[in-house]
Amino acid sequence: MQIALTGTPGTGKTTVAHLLPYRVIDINALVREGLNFGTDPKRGCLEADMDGLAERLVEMDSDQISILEGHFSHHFAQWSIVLRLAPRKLESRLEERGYSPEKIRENLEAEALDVILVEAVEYCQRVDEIDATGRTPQEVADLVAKIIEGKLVMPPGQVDWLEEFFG
Ligand SMILES: Nc1ncnc2c1ncn2[C@@H]1O[C@H](COP(=O)(O)OP(=O)(O)OP(=O)(O)O)[C@@H](O)[C@H]1O
Repeated sequence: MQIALTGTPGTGKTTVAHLLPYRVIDINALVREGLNFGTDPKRGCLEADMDGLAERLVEMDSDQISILEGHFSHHFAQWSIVLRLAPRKLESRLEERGYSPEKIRENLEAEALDVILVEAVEYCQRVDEIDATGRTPQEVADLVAKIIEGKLVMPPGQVDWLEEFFG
């Protein structure tokens, strides 16, 4: 069984995934290792081979729980857990990474407008949403673990960044 841990870049997916007692499948690593069509000239990043990824993930699936980690992992799972982060926090994390102002703006807008959450709701049968703002990675991982163990449900609709971002 594969469960997606998704969210806008910088929300903490990689950090949290590796605190969980499950196998982690890094979708971006699969793309870098060959499941791509080369660099997209407009975006300057690798264009993922979505069909190839879907096939590879079916091959990798088993009865054991695996976490699909990456900002488009929700395309490949029936169940997604979406990490959210207040845009002001996300901005400082992306600045620390040295992202360009355009790339920061694009990601902040996507977070403010719930882009990944909305996609996850569209693609997946079940979606949980965790606001990671003000929580340590371990606190977020504990919530993810409780959700996966069936002890907690965190339905979408808990955050609204519109006022903070556009207000
Ligand atoms: N809950 C948290 N509190 C404070 N810092 C955090 C938290 N979660 C992650 N970070 C830090 O934020 C940065 C981004 O985290 P991480 O790389 O896990 O994000 P990501 O969502 O996997 O990003 P990407 O999609 O680009 O891989 C890292 O420096 C990490 O240490």
